[in-house]
Amino acid sequence: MIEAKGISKYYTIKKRKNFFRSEKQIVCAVKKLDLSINEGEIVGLLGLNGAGKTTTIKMLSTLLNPTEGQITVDGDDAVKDAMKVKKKINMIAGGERMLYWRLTGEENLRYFGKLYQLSGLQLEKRIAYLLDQVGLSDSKDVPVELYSKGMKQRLQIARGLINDPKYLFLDEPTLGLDAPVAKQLRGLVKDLASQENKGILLTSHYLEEVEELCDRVYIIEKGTIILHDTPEKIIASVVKNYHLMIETSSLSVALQNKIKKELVNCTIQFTDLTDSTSIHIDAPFDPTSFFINICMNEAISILKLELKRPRLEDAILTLAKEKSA
Ligand SMILES: Nc1ncnc2c1ncn2[C@@H]1O[C@H](COP(=O)(O)OP(=O)(O)OP(=O)(O)O)[C@@H](O)[C@H]1O
Repeated sequence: MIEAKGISKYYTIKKRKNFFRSEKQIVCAVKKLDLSINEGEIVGLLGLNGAGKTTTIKMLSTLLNPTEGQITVDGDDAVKDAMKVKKKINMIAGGERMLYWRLTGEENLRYFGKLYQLSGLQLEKRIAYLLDQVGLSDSKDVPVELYSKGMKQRLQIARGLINDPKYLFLDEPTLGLDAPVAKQLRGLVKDLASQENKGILLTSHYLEEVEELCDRVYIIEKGTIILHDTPEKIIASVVKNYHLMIETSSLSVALQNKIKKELVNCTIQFTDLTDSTSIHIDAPFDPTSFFINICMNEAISILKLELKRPRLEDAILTLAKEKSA
């Protein structure tokens, strides 16, 4: 397990006071943050620009030392035992960084493998396995500069897996990819957690991706965690708005009144059509089962039913609105 306890990061920056003088200023990027990532689990880290995500990932991946607090990876201290910890982790960033474009896909993997002290048959076998896993075996001898964006990103994944890390940090892994390629990569990420038991920390601005992949999500703002839960619970705690559209065989006025009376705190609109009734409901909970029960008890047929449930994106937008109000 990766565990961060009370980690903070302060940067010292020089701020120009006038033409001749500048003064030191302390910027707090991360403040007393607690976070954990278990094996086989995908954990999301979300926040607006400047919230402290990159700083947190850099500390967890041993690229930066925390100013205070402690990070352990399977019990090993990420600062004191950094070399031991580095062998267990790796990072995959989106975009087109972290690859040598003049080298072929295979040469890139060989280069990065050697940085992890892998060599000989063990390294060659690992390279062949990873190229096959990401579907690049046929393009292994092609220079990376000739790869498409999707191919480069698949090679990034193979690079990040070269040391067979137990824990992976994914920073915007599907940035700028076409929808089908991004979908394929999401499948690969899911398999890494569920089949290879890797613990994954994911940052992404694509909230649908976070909702689909993550078991738990941390939302940070100004370097501190403001929410931590499963995506479902975060949505339920922030957004209280389900919209149900249902069309049934004609409802009597008496039944419409009964429904209105039972559904307190909901906005309901009935529209009588020729042979049916259309109902629109805004509710702080999912009202589907309530309507299905009523229709079954009263022998009413359901002709159409459409539920618009709130998404993680709605929750983040609501949170951002609350903060700026
Ligand atoms: N090297 C640095 N020196 C000084 N201040 C920094 C440095 N790196 C980050 N900061 C500041 O720390 C805060 C957090 O930055 P960080 O890059 O961790 O946020 P982020 O959530 O990753 O943002 P983004 O989504 O824009 O990448 C910001 O106020 C930023 O200006």
